[in-house]
Amino acid sequence: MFVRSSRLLGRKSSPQFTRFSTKSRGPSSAIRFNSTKSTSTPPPPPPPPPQTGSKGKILLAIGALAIGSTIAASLYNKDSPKSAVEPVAQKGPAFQDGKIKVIFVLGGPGSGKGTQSALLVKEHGFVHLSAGDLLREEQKREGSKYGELIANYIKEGLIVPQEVTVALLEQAIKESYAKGSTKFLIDGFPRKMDQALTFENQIAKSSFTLFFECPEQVMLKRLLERGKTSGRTDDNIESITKRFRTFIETSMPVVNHFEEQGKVIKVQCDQPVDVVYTQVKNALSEKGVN
Ligand SMILES: Nc1ncnc2c1ncn2[C@@H]1O[C@H](COP(=O)(O)OP(=O)(O)OP(=O)(O)O)[C@@H](O)[C@H]1O
Ligand SMILES: O=c1ccn([C@@H]2O[C@H](COP(=O)(O)O)[C@@H](O)[C@H]2O)c(=O)[nH]1
Repeated sequence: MFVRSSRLLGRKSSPQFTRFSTKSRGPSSAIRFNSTKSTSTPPPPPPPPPQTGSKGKILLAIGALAIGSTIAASLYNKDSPKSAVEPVAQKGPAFQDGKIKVIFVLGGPGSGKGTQSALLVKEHGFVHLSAGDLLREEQKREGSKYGELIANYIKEGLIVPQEVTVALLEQAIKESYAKGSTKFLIDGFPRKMDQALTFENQIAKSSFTLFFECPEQVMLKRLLERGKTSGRTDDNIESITKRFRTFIETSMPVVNHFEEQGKVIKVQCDQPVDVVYTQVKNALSEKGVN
């Protein structure tokens, strides 16, 4: 099963998260959660788009804080006992004791994460959740409070504030779990240390990370080729350069963090798709995933 998109994070007209639905490659489904009427002050305005320069960085930081408090307020409204995600003094991740298996798939932009994940879905029955796809879907969703923000972060090759991405992933995982799925490939996430820590504290510990190593020149060539038809706003040389930089500066520390825990399997990706896939399958089988 491949879940590409999730609707979440409320509508422009409502400060509350009242409606959630998920589209999948299979029959589409919509899940309605309990609606909560807001009695509290309206949330802060949407954060400003990313900008360069120190003023831009300050605005970005304020934006990230604002988005965090907006989402936290929506999710953890004490007056709403029926809120979609209950306010919990959580003692550990929502999914403990191996209830679900989570494999992170990391690698530079264009290293082939999506391609290999799609193959694994076919043969191993994983649910494939691409954080980038979830964000793009939320960006396009009519009425999304965060559409503009997501669009700007993606074009700038920056990491969207974790609250948005973790909430999208959590919702998608819960929806799939409710339908009986327990094996998840989380593609392109976590891209930043805060995401890694929040996900593992709040949702589930990862079993391990598949890390796709690929020379930048190879990734660049692939992305420029993909850009001819993808319609992605970040498959152009300007955005790709920024994405490479973010990958090195912000995402590699996550890989290093899991490597220190002995939880990274490296795959060399500068090879034909089927050769890479053989490596991936061997790696999984070494970890007892068949
Ligand atoms: N082993 C490979 N050899 C040649 N081309 C490949 C290989 N793997 C993927 N590609 C192509 O490279 C492009 C990028 O692949 P893919 O979308 O899987 O990468 P990704 O890591 O998911 O990228 P992003 O993070 O930007 O979404 C696609 O057009 C894909 O068809
Ligand atoms: O956890 C995440 C994952 C992705 N993003 C943003 O999306 C784009 C595209 O991601 P792909 O995985 O290449 O589809 C990425 O450059 C980030 O801007 C994110 O913010 N957080």
